[in-house]
Amino acid sequence: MRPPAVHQALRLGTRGSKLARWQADWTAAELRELGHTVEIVEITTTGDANQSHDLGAIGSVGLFTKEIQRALLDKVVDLAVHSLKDLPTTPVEGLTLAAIPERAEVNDALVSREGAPLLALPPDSIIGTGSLRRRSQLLRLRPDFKLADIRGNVDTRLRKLDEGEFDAIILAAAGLMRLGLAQRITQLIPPEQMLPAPAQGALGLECRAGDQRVLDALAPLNHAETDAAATAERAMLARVEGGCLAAIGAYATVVDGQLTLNSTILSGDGSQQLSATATGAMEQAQQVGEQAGDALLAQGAAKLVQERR
Ligand SMILES: NCc1[nH]cc(CCC(=O)O)c1CC(=O)O
Repeated sequence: MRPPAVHQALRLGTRGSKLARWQADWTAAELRELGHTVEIVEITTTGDANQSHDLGAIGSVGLFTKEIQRALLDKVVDLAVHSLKDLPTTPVEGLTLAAIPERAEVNDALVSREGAPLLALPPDSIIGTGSLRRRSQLLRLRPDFKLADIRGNVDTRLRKLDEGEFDAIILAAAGLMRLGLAQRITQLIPPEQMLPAPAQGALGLECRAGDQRVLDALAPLNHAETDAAATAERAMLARVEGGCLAAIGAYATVVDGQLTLNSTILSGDGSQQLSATATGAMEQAQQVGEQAGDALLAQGAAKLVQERR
């Protein structure tokens, strides 16, 4: 049975990139299926306006999410769809994460020009990635790799690969799959070789705290297992205060209500790596994440985060 249609449109804020639009369209379709009227509002973020700049130089925390959160607070939109891995863990007064839908593919994907998987790439291959997390883990696996920075949206990155600028690039598999580019994936990199970013592949649906109409509309889109996994991964990140610039990986899974979180933090050159695993009931996701974070801190994680500042 469908609830009665909500006549006042839910205004959904999103970035304008193809991937963001896909995620917004997916969320809008889910809400319309539930009988809601949805209007999509595109918002330009600092991150989108600065594609050519080195994100490290302008500081990248919240670069893709701040303006959308501002629009929520200003009541320009009623809900926001974020890639959850881009959403800072620091809570924003007046806003709340209302739902985390079921996660898509969590792993990173290797796209190589000649079709070789990661460990079979020729010596000294040039790998394109702008992410410290990917760089550090790659160097640990293959110290011979030459790492090169790469910027721009998914299409731009694939074009640069095809033009021969790199031998391979690494992207979140979820992004490629959502854009209908799954056939470009050479290899899904197993988490044993590369732990994904906290909340990679998951969406975060945010609204104003206490906006009951929107909270009620979004509640059915929450996926309990994904919520628990992403909550644990993000709690670990918050605990070590890594932000999105540190080389931090995390991946939690839920089996029969039991949550298992694997987490890691590396030095920039991959020469040092700390790892921690924590488990608990999925209802204890926050504590499981904090426990893993504390275990990393006890091993000296703060020093590795500091190194990046
Ligand atoms: N930081 C950019 C970003 N934010 C979300 C995704 C992909 C989708 C996802 O991980 O949810 C990407 C691209 C990438 O890392 O390759």
